[in-house]
Amino acid sequence: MVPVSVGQAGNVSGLLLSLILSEQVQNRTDSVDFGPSQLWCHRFAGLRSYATPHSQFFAPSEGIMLPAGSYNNKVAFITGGGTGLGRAMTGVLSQLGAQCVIASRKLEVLQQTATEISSQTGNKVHAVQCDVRDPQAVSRCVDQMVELTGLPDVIINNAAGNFICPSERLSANGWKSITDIVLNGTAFVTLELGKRLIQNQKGASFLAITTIYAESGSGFVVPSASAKAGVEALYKSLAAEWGRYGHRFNIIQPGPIRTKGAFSRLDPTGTFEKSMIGRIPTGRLGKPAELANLAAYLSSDYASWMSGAVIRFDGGEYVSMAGEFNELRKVTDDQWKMLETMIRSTKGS
Ligand SMILES: CCC/C=C/C=C/C(=O)SCCNC(=O)CCNC(=O)[C@H](O)C(C)(C)COP(=O)(O)OP(=O)(O)OC[C@H]1O[C@@H](n2cnc3c(N)ncnc32)[C@H](O)[C@@H]1OP(=O)(O)O
Ligand SMILES: NC(=O)C1=CN([C@@H]2O[C@H](COP(=O)(O)OP(=O)(O)OC[C@H]3O[C@@H](n4cnc5c(N)ncnc54)[C@H](OP(=O)(O)O)[C@@H]3O)[C@@H](O)[C@H]2O)C=CC1
Repeated sequence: MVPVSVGQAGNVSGLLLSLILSEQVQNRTDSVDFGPSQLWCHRFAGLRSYATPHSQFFAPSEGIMLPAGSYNNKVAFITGGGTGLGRAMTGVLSQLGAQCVIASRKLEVLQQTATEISSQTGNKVHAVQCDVRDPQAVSRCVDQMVELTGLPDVIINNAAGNFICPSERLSANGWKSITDIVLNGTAFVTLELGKRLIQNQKGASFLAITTIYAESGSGFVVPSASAKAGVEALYKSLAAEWGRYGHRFNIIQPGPIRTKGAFSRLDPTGTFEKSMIGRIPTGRLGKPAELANLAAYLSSDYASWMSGAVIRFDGGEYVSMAGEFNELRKVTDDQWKMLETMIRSTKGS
């Protein structure tokens, strides 16, 4: 495990070469020092994972946070619950006593997740096929859920689609495919369930999973940024309008958390991960279990006074990217001495 420095290719034209080079180095080393930024790449059973030394201060706690039974007699509906973060949230809610209904397009994936989670927790997880882009399919899915469990207490709008793409390469259908899943899908699920809950005089907690760039916008994921911003406007608006019916609406904006669905579409070569981690003050990616604990809290009765909240959950990445002078983290002590001398020696303006 000898550290190998590979941080030399500094110019844009060297990008491809450095991609290939870092791939080759990663293929033959266990631990790679990326030079001044002090990023480390570990290989565990073929999985690549970077972290900074200071991430030791921010070790994740992945155990379940809420008391056992916090979700007894509750029903939770989670879109995209078969994979990634949706699966992690379903696992935690189920472990806490909820009966869960997970919905997405791929029934086999849902069924496998449902079987695995319910065999671990002893609580029922139901799999319902549903393409959230189709309002009639959403309505049929809710009919099915009513038969299985009754109306839910907790709704988590987590399903999404995304891919990196320069906007000049984006087709109208590419735009539509993302915005239909993210914005229209969330709206169809929320309106269908909201109306039925209101008719039945039953309150519920709605949670939407957006992302940090819903606030800032971001190039190269423009349909996703636009749709997630729309979801946030939808949820903040309904928090104001539907409190009178017993509904709460909250939002989590996650930063990068490794899932196959996200990383295969946003970082297909695996190269951007190290620059992401380099700008995260806590020095590591988030963990699905950490996000799931936050979602479980926000959707629980412990958070009954919480509505209209937007929780950024990103290890500090957003503020780190935003501050004009944050790059000065890279300045060494000796360089600071020099800079301070220069500044102090300035006379007048
Ligand atoms: C790091 C911190 C911030 C992270 C934020 C993360 C946010 C996320 O949302 S991650 C979630 C990622 N998960 C997924 O995307 C899962 C679901 N995704 C999919 O199913 C697909 O990727 C897709 C969204 C494309 C939908 O699949 P579908 O089968 O319905 O669509 P297609 O027929 O394949 O494509 C529809 C049109 O989009 C064009 N397209 C697809 N991929 C690309 C691409 N990589 N680049 C450019 N265009 C693409 C495709 O060509 C179709 O358009 P057209 O050819 O004009 O018909
Ligand atoms: N991982 C990360 O770093 C981050 C993730 N997020 C957000 O977290 C959420 C989960 O993402 P993640 O777990 O990483 O990725 P996944 O790809 O694993 O999750 C996306 C889920 O959405 C479902 N889905 C996609 N299209 C539809 C559709 N038309 N109808 C119903 N379900 C659909 C997919 O299931 P199926 O294919 O079966 O339909 C899949 O289960 C998303 O909202 C994403 O934007 C936000 C910031 C960072």
